[in-house]
Amino acid sequence: MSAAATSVDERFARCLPKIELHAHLTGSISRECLHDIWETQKGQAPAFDVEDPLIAIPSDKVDYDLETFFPLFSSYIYKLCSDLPSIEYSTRAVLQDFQVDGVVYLELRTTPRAIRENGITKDDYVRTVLNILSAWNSNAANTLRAYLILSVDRRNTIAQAEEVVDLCIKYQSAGVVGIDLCGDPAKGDVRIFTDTFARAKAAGLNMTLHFAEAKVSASDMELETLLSWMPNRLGHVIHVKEEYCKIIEQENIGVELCLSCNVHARMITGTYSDHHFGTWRHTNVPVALSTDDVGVFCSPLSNEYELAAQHFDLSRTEIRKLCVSAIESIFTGEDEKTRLRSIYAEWDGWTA
Ligand SMILES: CNc1ncnc2c1ncn2[C@@H]1O[C@H](COP(=O)(O)O)[C@@H](O)[C@H]1O
Repeated sequence: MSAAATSVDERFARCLPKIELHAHLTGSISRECLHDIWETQKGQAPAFDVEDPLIAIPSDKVDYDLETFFPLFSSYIYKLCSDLPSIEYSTRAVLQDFQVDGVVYLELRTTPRAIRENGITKDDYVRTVLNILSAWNSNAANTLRAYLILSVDRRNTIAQAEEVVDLCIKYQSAGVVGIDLCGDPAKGDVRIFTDTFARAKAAGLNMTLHFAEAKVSASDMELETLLSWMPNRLGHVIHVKEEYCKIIEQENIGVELCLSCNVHARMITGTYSDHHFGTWRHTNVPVALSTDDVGVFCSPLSNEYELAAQHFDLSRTEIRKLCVSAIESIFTGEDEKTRLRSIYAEWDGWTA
C-alpha cells in the first residue's frame, strides 16, 4: 500500500468519524452564522447598534489570547445572539457544521444565560437549546448525535452555580449529560463551588472541569480542590505538575485537549509539536482531541486530527486507537458507546 493511502491527510481527517467532547456552544458559532444573525437583527431593527461580525471578528483573525477572548462573548457575541430565534438558529448551524465535518458524537456545553431585556430566563435558554438538540437527534437522516453539558462560570456566585445544578437535574432526562466549570481562569475562587459540585455528583451527573488552563488557575490549592470533586474528565490540563498527572492517570480521568486553541491563544509555550498531547497520548487515559471554540479559532475537529497526525507523526492506526479511546469517557452510557464502537468497526475508510 502506498504511503499516501495510509497517511492522515485532509480527506481522511474529514471522513474520519469523530467524537467531540469539549465544544462551547457560543464559541462554536461560525462568523458566517453570526453575520446571518446580525443581518436579521438589523433588518428587524435598523437602529440595532452592534457591528457586523465580518468586521468585528475578521475572517483571518484567530489570535485571541485569554485577555481578549472572554470579552468577545460578554461584550459582543451575547449581544448578537440575544433572542430565542437567534439561539435556535445558531444552535442548529453549530450542529450542522460539526456534522459536515464528520463528527458523529458531540457533547456540546453551554452556560445557562438569562436575557432580561427579552424576558428570557436561564430555564428558557436551556430548554430552547435542548429542543433543537432533541429535534436534531430524532431526525434519522442525521449522522451526528448531540447532547448537552451545562457550565458553571467561574465568576458565578454560589446561588448561580446552584441554579445550574438545578437545571442539570431538571433536564437530565431531556439530554443534559453533565456539568462543567469554565470561564476566565483569572477569575473566581473554585473552593466556593465544592458543595455545589458534590450535589451534582450525588444526582448522578457526570463532571468535566477546566483544569490548569492558565498558570493563575493552576495553584496546588485549586488543582487539589478540583480533583477532590472526582471529575470524570478534565479540559485543557496544561500547567500540571507531575504529581497531579499521576493522579489523573491513576484515576483514569479522560482529558480533552485543544491544540489550535492552546496555540493561537498562547496558552502553551511554543507550537503544535510542543503541545502536551505529546505526553498524554502515551498514557492510558482516554484522550479526546477537541475544538473548544471553532467559531473563534477556526480549526474544525478534522483539522485538529490532521494537525495531531502531522506534528506527532501519527499513522491511521494510531488515530483509530485515539478515537476509540475517547469512547470510554463519553457521558451518555452504553447505547452510545456501542453505536460508536460499531461505527469504528464498520468504517471502511482506514485503508481507502
Ligand atoms: C480558552 N477556552 C475556554 N476556557 C474557559 N472558558 C471558556 C473557553 N472557551 C469558552 N469558554 C466559556 O464559554 C462561554 C461561551 O460559550 P457559552 O455561552 O457557554 O455557550 C464563554 O463566555 C466562556 O465562559
